[in-house]
Amino acid sequence: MRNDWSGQTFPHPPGRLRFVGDVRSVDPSRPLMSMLQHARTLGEIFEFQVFDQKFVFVAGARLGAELCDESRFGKDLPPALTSLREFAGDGLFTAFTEERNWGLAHDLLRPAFTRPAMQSYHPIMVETLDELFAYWDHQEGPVDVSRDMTKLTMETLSRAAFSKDFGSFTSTEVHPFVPAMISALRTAQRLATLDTAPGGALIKRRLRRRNAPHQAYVDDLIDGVVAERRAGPASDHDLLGIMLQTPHPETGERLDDLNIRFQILTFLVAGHETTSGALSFALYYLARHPEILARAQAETDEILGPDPDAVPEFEQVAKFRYLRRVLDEALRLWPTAPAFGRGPREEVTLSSGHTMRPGDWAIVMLPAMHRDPEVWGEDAEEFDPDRFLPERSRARPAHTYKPFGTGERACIGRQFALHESILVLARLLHRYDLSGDPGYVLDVSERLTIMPEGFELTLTPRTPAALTGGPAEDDQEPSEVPPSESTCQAGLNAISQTCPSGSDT
Ligand code: HEM
Repeated sequence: MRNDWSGQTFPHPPGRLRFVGDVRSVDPSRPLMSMLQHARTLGEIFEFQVFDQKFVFVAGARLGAELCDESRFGKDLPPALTSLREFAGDGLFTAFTEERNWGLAHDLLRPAFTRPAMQSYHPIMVETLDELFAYWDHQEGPVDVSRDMTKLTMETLSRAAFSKDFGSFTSTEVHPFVPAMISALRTAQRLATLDTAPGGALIKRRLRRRNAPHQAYVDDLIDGVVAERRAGPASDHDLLGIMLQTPHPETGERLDDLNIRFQILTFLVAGHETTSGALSFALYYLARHPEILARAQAETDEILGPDPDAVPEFEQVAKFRYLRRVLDEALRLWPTAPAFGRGPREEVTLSSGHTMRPGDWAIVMLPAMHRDPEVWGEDAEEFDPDRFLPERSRARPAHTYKPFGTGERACIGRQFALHESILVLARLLHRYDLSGDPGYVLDVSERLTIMPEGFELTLTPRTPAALTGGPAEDDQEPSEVPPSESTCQAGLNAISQTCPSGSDT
């Protein structure tokens, strides 16, 4: 048995079979939903067996917080991430912490997420969003929210990070890179499920063969972008430039070309669907809750004034405090990177009484942890942005809100995602009135990330006369800490040298 936990057992779904284990207890197209369902009855820690692979899931907030203690635990790569290495190699997300390239890339790329770097991405975010608005303004009927948010975040990221324009809103054709990347990524994910299945090796070979042209296209395109930049004048204005030009400040080492390709793929994969899912869930809840939408719109009107086309300055983005709470709450209920793996540095005994030894790993299930009534109350399933009012955030136990992961392997792109998301929500709500289909029932699609599927909105341009006067009085608290139990209390606008990514968010 892999991930044996020295033979210790945990509650598991009913109906386990001798050879296949618990495979019948999971919907293969909705594994996360199946696990969330099981978490309700199986408790804070449970297991799931697929052939000879054991998965241990942590669903309780108290135990999840324990696994976030960096002094005793670190990131571990469960099978889904290990097989993603076929696609993204030792890029930041899929590297083992002890691998040379993780430390090197982490140190080299941190400057790409400091406040000055974020200031340089702001106009790119604005410009790409203008293109989306122009595209919408020429469209008839409702828009497919997840589809368009995904195009937007992919386009923004590729422009900001690699100065590459895929023409998502200006061309009628989909750039072939996008389907090729998705196919290569899906293949890597499917490989993960075949590790222990009988006949898995054969199916894996077939999948790899079928995916080879897609993978080759993606690799060639990126290698071409890198070669072009190497041949041109030196510049460290974006992430790619930093990777090409900057030696490590202490050791003088640089990333090699293969690793640069892996980092580019990593940033595209880790950075765009996560953000578009967050935006889509936030818009879903706004459309569902007219009173919350009204408050959010009042805030945008107060900050941006009477012109529906107004664009916030970089510094203004941090002022949308209510919108930030809306986003935080959407990421509580639906953390779009919904799980991460943790393993102990040395043998430990968990508060559940189980012993965990180096080599054992558990998967922290964020949507379950973020809905644990012990921390979030009996109304944990309700959407209530005011849970993230500063005093309420401060009153919660540490390490119980982790949409961006934890410790040294926490999300390096967190500030990029937050800045982009707030900017998009602010401009979108200021410019349009939203209405959703009241008959729509939330359907969450599961890939590496999660997002609403089939969710449409009708957008009606707002006129200056329709803009409201300003937020309600209770919104005007003087300052707000970041909602998580971050050790960095500087807020969204203090992206920065003082708040390094990888801090305990
Ligand atoms: C709402 C949006 C986002 C969410 C919810 C999110 C979530 C996460 C989480 C949970 C992790 C930790 C995974 C683990 O421990 O296995 C992570 C890591 C990472 N994220 Fe994000 N992310 C988002 C946006 C972004 C963006 C915009 C970028 C790039 C610009 C990015 C790049 C990365 C990278 C490179 C890592 C790996 C860091 C390391 O291990 O050193 N993410 N993210």
